[in-house]
Amino acid sequence: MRRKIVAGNWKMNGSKDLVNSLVGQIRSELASLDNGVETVIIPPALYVGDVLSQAGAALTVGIQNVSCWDSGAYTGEISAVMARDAGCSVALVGHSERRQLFGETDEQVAVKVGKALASGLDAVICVGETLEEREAGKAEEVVSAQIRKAVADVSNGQWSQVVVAYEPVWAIGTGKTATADDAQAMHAAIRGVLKELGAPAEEITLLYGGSVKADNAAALFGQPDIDGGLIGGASLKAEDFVGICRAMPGES
Ligand SMILES: O=C[C@H](O)COP(=O)(O)O
Repeated sequence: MRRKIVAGNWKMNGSKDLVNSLVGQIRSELASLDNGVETVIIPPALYVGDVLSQAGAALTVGIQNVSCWDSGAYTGEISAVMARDAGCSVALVGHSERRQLFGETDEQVAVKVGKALASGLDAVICVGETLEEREAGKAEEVVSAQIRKAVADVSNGQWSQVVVAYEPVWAIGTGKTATADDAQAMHAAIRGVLKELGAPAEEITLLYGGSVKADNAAALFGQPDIDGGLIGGASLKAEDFVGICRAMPGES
C-alpha cells in the first residue's frame, strides 16, 4: 500500500526560536490525527538536531540536499551518510531551486539519489516543468525525462525508498496551484513512466508541491494518484501545515 506523506520543506527559513515554537505545536496538534498521514519536517541542515529533539516519534525529519560524495575535502557539503547518522530519514533530491539556482544537473541528481538510497534515506525526487515548457506543450516530456534520468540506477530492492514529488516550477511560491485535474494527469503520467521502467509503480508514493494550502489540499489529495504534498511556505505556520495534514483523506 502506498504511503501518504505531507512533508514541510522549510527551505532557507527558520531559527531556533521557530523550531521551538513550531515543532511542538505541530506535534501536539497532530497527536489526535488518525488519517494515516506521515508528517515530515525538512529544516535547514543546521536545525536537524533541534527539530529531532522536539519531534518525538510522530514526526520524521529530512534534509534538503545531499552531496554527490560520502566524505572528504568538499567544503560546505553534507553527505547522505552524515544526514542518516544525524537522524534524518528522508532526503530531498533535485528540488527545482537546486536545479535552477545552483545549476544541479540531471546527472548530479541521479548520483544524489543513489547516495541517499545507499545510506538508507528515502529519496524524495523532485521533478517539474517551467511555465515556458508547459506552454510549449512539453510538460510531460520534460518530467518524464527528469524521472528516467533520476532513477536510472535504482535497483529493484530500493524502490520502497523512492518518493517522487511533482512540483511545477511556475507553481512554487507563486500562489498559483496546478488544478487538481492537471496535477492528477501529471501524476498518472509519472506512474506510467515508473511502470515502464519496471518499478512497482502502484506502490510508489507521489507528492504534489506548489502553493499547497489548507484550502486546496483536500482537492489535490483526493485525486487517485496524488498521495500527499511537499509544502514550502505553508509549512512555516503550524495552523497552515496542520490544516494541510488534516486534509488528507482517511483510509477508504
Ligand atoms: O518544496 C516545496 C515546494 O517548493 C513548494 O513550495 P511552496 O509551497 O512555497 O509553493
